[in-house]
Amino acid sequence: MYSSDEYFSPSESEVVSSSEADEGVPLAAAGYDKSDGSCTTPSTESALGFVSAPVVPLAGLQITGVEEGNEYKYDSSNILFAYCESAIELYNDGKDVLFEDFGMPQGDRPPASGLCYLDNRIINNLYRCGIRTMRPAQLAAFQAIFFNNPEAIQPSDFLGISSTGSGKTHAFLVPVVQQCLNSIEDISDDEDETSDDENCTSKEKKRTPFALIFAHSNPLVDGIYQRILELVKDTDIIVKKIVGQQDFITDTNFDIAICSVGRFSNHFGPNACKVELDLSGLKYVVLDEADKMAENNEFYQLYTKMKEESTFVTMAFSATIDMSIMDFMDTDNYYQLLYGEQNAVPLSVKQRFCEVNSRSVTKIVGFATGNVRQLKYEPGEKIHPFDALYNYINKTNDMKKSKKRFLVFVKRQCVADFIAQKLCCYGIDAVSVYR
Ligand SMILES: Nc1ncnc2c1ncn2[C@@H]1O[C@H](COP(=O)(O)OP(=O)(O)OP(=O)(O)O)[C@@H](O)[C@H]1O
Repeated sequence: MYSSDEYFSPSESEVVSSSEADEGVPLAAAGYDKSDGSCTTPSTESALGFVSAPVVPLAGLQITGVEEGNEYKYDSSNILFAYCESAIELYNDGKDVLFEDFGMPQGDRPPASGLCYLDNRIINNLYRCGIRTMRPAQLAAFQAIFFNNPEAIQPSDFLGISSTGSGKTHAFLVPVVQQCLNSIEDISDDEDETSDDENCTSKEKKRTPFALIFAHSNPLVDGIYQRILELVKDTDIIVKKIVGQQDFITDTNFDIAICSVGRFSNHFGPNACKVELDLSGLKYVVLDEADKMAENNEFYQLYTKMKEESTFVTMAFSATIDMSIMDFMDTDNYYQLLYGEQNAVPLSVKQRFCEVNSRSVTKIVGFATGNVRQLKYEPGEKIHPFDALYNYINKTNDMKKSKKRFLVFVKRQCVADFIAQKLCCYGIDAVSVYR
């Protein structure tokens, strides 16, 4: 009888997961010294509590070098965040940096770091989603957006290269939502002074898009949309989804839209055939999985046209480095974060490799008789892919003494159907999922 251990020997490549992979990490920021270009590492002894951080123009300066340490943590001295002239001490004696450290003062309770950037509604909404500690990509994006030099003509672009699952989505959603909140509340303050209509809430006032977030597939757009809805709860921010298989939008009265390229081009650019977007007030364009967006020629043309119509900051996020992303960065004025190992599977994902022969014949038999078993493989004979999968599932469930869930990715829909049906036949509950 075949034993699956033969095929998953200890010598196989395996990246061990860390139980800490989902937790935030203690962070520190280093200050960039304008005079000699050196970077100062903050002392962990210095006290928290900077009310405002002096900023220097850092055109063209890249932030690099967040090295991944053991167990998803990293040494703070490896961080070169170069936004501020003097160090912002966030290390806090090794304790995690919380979103509320960036909060606005609540009553007589000022935020620990003295950095009053985040509206308490946003912090509460994050809290409801179980998100409290900040992750490196998030802190870096915050610094880029919030600590930008107020005297600079144009705020800097931001390129965040950070491993899968490191929290890139909130790294752009939180600062963009906060900036949007500032913007609509500024507008409504101005209008309140001039308006006769006191009953008109800021929700009812006409808007033009403040931020557009692009993703390359409809499910990604949906995912981001769900997360932003959680984040804007209790605020007046209007969010739209501009995506295929949905109605065309009927007006441009919104603040933030999550867009797929095809449907967006129905509202903007040479193919516009529906309500045309007014992008004159656009302030942020975010590219999620920017490497994929960079492959899309249609998007590049739309982006170029957007640049002609408005002046906005581009934030691009990706887990992999691809030089074509640079087409979307203002290379004279951008910040870059590199965090974790690029172009690699995250530490929290275990990898096992098994050599298979898809031309061989399966040796799992007994469906008709109900006596399911596997016939013996000859030494050196490569296993059939279905047998490898079947064995792996059974072996894992036996080891864990419970039924685990597995995701199996294949290229074609018919293969997904076939594998799911076959697994069901052999007593493993399975469904095929596709669009
Ligand atoms: N600061 C945080 N604390 C705890 N959980 C967080 C934090 N930030 C994000 N998360 C959660 O971590 C998970 C992964 O985040 P997210 O999907 O944003 O990662 P990602 O870097 O965008 O991954 P991908 O490269 O796959 O798009 C999500 O469930 C998210 O809610």
